[in-house]
Amino acid sequence: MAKIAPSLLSADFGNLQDEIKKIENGGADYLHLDVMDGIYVPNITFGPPVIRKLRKVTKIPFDVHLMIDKPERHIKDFVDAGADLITVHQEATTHLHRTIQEIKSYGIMAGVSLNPATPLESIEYVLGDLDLVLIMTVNPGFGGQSFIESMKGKIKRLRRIIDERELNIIVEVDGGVKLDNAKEILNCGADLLVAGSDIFGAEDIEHRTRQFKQL
Ligand SMILES: O=C(CO)[C@@H](O)[C@H](O)COP(=O)(O)O
Ligand SMILES: [Co+2]
Repeated sequence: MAKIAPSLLSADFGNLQDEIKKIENGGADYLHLDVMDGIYVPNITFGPPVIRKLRKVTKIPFDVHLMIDKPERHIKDFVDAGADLITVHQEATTHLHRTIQEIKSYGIMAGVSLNPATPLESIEYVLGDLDLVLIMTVNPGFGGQSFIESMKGKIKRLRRIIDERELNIIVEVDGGVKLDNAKEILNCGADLLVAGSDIFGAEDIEHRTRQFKQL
């Protein structure tokens, strides 16, 4: 069964509690929280205070995707706010190994995300330390962009490496994932799909979440 993490970025920000209830009822596995700082990516979203408030209204695990420069400055703040999984960008932190160890020291899951142009080789020596690798299939910063087709090969290669090394790592795919391309992405080796606009833009958010779960 597909695992699904709806991205709150495309939700109605004036009605977050209701929006989260809908994806919970639809059987979502995680809530994907896109944190953007206007520096690492051009857009600005929200930070720990909003996540801390959301933590009080839902039990769904929080998948926090940090698109911020030097994320090591803020890991503890996001842990305290209620993150269950923190993913940092390989491109945003100089001492990636140290940042991963810090996340893990708080007893939560650690992930690393790669932009479309960043090779898998860049995380070769930290793979064994990771719980999750997030393959970006759009350039980060905005919801509603088109899936970059050449990323399918990257997902397949990552799956092969994980299987060959017998690692226990979740392959998450983020950007341009829709109901009509989701099956193909799962067949490439993805375990966990992020979908923002296709879920929160749907007429019936709960039903659309369930459709993803049934893939
Ligand atoms: O991290 C990001 C964008 O930077 C994503 O999580 C998007 O929010 C996904 O949105 P859709 O492409 O599914 O609309
Ligand atoms: Co994201």
